[in-house]
Amino acid sequence: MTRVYPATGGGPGVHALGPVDLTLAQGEFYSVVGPSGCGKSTLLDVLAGLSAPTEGTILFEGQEVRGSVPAGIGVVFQEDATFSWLTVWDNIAFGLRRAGMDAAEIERRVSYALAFMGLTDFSKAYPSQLSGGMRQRVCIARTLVMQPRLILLDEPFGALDAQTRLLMGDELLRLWRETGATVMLITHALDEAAMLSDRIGVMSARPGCLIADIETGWPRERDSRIASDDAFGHITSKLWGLLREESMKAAGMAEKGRA
Ligand SMILES: Nc1ncnc2c1ncn2[C@@H]1O[C@H](COP(=O)(O)OP(=O)(O)OP(=O)(O)O)[C@@H](O)[C@H]1O
Repeated sequence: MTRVYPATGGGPGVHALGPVDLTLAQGEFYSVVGPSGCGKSTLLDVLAGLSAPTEGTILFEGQEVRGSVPAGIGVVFQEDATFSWLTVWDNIAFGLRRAGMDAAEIERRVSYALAFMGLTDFSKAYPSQLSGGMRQRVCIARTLVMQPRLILLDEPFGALDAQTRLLMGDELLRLWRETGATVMLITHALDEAAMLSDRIGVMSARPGCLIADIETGWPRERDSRIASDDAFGHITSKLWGLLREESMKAAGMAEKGRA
């Protein structure tokens, strides 16, 4: 599949992505790393149905993804996507209400998600009363209540401090294990990818193509403490070995762009 953003104002189009050929195994934790601007978010948008591929087709459970996010796929973005005028409870219930679910089932699912994400005591709070990490937990809870079978996350912890990122990584692993969902994480943090994933796709500089596929070999039961394992260092240095040149290419393109 490829994605070319059409030209605006007479300039050339932007070939952002591909060709990319990617299959996710059911229940795996897959991460994508790549240099700045290589097309990682574009890949996620195309897979989610938020942006149409220029060439090729996206299939989710055998059905073509086209024009909208299919039921069964949940998306979490980096930016704080909470609704500031709604309480935590109402934020999490938002999608369920819109889907017309009955009140008892909404109550059940929201209560579960609040407890799962450690937010029960904050159910009546507004986003402005929460830390950045807690707001991102609200966003994950809002996705969780929809019971997605595929969760796509675009730099979900990018705005958080280093320790909160580690804890959120553990939360994400727990969610992945307990729901059995397939997870695809876009991240620029090589250690995050190495710590969380079963498999890591490495992208080239734009137009982003997958240039390597690395299996971490981690057990399903794991958490951020795996970073002290010898294999962790091997994986991160392998990733950087693959990415260094691509990152330099991407930086060089940025230099030219500024000239
Ligand atoms: N709507 C758009 N129209 C035109 N070009 C776009 C659009 N969205 C993204 N691009 C361009 O496509 C390329 C890939 O962008 P994308 O955001 O997918 O990269 P990324 O790897 O996620 O970047 P970052 O590492 O900065 O998060 C970039 O050159 C970007 O400027």
